[in-house]
Amino acid sequence: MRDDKMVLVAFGQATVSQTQNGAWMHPGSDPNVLQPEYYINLGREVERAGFDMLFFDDRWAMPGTYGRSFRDAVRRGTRVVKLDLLTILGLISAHTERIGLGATYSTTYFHPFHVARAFATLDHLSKGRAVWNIVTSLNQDEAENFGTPFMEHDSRYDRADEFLEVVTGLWETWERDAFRLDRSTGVFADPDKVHYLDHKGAAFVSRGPLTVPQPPQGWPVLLQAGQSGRGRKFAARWADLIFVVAAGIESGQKVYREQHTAFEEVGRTAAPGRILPAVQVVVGPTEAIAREKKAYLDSLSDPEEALILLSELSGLDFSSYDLDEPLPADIVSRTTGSQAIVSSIIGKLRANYGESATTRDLGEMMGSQSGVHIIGNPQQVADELCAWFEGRACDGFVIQQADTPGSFEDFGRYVIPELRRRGVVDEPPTRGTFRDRLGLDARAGR
Ligand SMILES: Cc1cc2nc3c(=O)[nH]c(=O)nc-3n(C[C@H](O)[C@H](O)[C@H](O)COP(=O)(O)O)c2cc1C
Repeated sequence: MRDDKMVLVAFGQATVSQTQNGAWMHPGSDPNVLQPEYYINLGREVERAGFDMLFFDDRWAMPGTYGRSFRDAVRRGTRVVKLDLLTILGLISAHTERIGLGATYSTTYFHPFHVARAFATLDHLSKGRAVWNIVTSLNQDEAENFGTPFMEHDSRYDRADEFLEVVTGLWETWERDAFRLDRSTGVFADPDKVHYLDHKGAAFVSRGPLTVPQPPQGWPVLLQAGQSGRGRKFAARWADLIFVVAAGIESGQKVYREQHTAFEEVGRTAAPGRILPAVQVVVGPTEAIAREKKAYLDSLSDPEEALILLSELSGLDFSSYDLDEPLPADIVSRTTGSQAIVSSIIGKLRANYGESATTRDLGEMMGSQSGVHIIGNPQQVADELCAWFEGRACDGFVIQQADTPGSFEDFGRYVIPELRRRGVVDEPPTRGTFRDRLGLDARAGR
């Protein structure tokens, strides 16, 4: 039995779930997605359920690759509304006390000074609970919204490395004890402990100092989900938490070993980042009820919507392939977006539907069983999660939402008590910053 504990992250989207297509039509989904109460309630539910963290993903464009138009996506609500995450997390932080608060920001389209300041602010206002999901952004539509050419994959990561040097450097332009607010001496802050950064690099120039004192966590917690070789190398250098996709326990173990090799290569062996595969859980008091719930969720899903999402992720227009013809054999290498994720999806498709699987098969599979789905009663779900954890296929999980907040409520009601009983999850600690509570490496140097 391991002596560390599972990290549990609730994977949200602002506004509705696109990890389970059509879930916004489910009666367990709160329809008030443009109201503050929706997010306040979601944050409170996730905290009450016993998760360690609430995370929101993001993209900066509507899906427009499928049929080269946004119309199908808008009609179905396929990732077309994405509210600004730091505004939402500011709101949630005022109504929660313990959970980590994760937002996705891009190193390709933003400036490091802006990102350093935004997350330092959230870290202060949340008393040390800010988490940044670092993405390099993967599609053409986003580039068009920012008016820049779509950068090649590895050069996006080179830029991201420099971006992180600037952001973390800016967080340290204020030494930990520089901010005094000492009325007796009239010293607001110690000028000897505030510094220029003077960064001049290939992609960025930033003088500093930051206009926010050092965040309570030193560096807010860094999260990354790179799946390519270059992505794993980047994650090894920077990430405290790493999201991965793995089709099953064996592929999870392989990804886990590869990421640990990458940690060894950069010398981060004492407190390496924690590795968290994304899974969807449908749980009920009995297996039959859980299966009924899953069947109902699947009935809301539309195979074409899955193809819209996959077009966005891959950069390939799946509307241009005949629905009943086999997919091209070289479909993975045609991908301009995330090759690693598309390769895992196509691998699963061919394993289930054979080598001549069609576009229609792909849509159907993606609509109901993309990624890892764990369905069952509380004991069955806990058995599966523990097998991954004890088998060193992961250090915890990113639990993807379906109906919201219904699926997080179910996880808190049925699964977390069972995981506590088995000793792999503790009663949530309340003291210290989020970084301290997860036992993550202290990263700030001064
Ligand atoms: C659980 C999970 C969440 C992710 N969230 C986002 C996101 O919010 N925005 C985004 O642009 N990419 C997101 N990604 C994609 C990754 O950032 C990354 O681009 C992708 O995994 C491909 O990795 P690679 O660029 O190393 O090939 C996510 C990936 C995973 C596995």
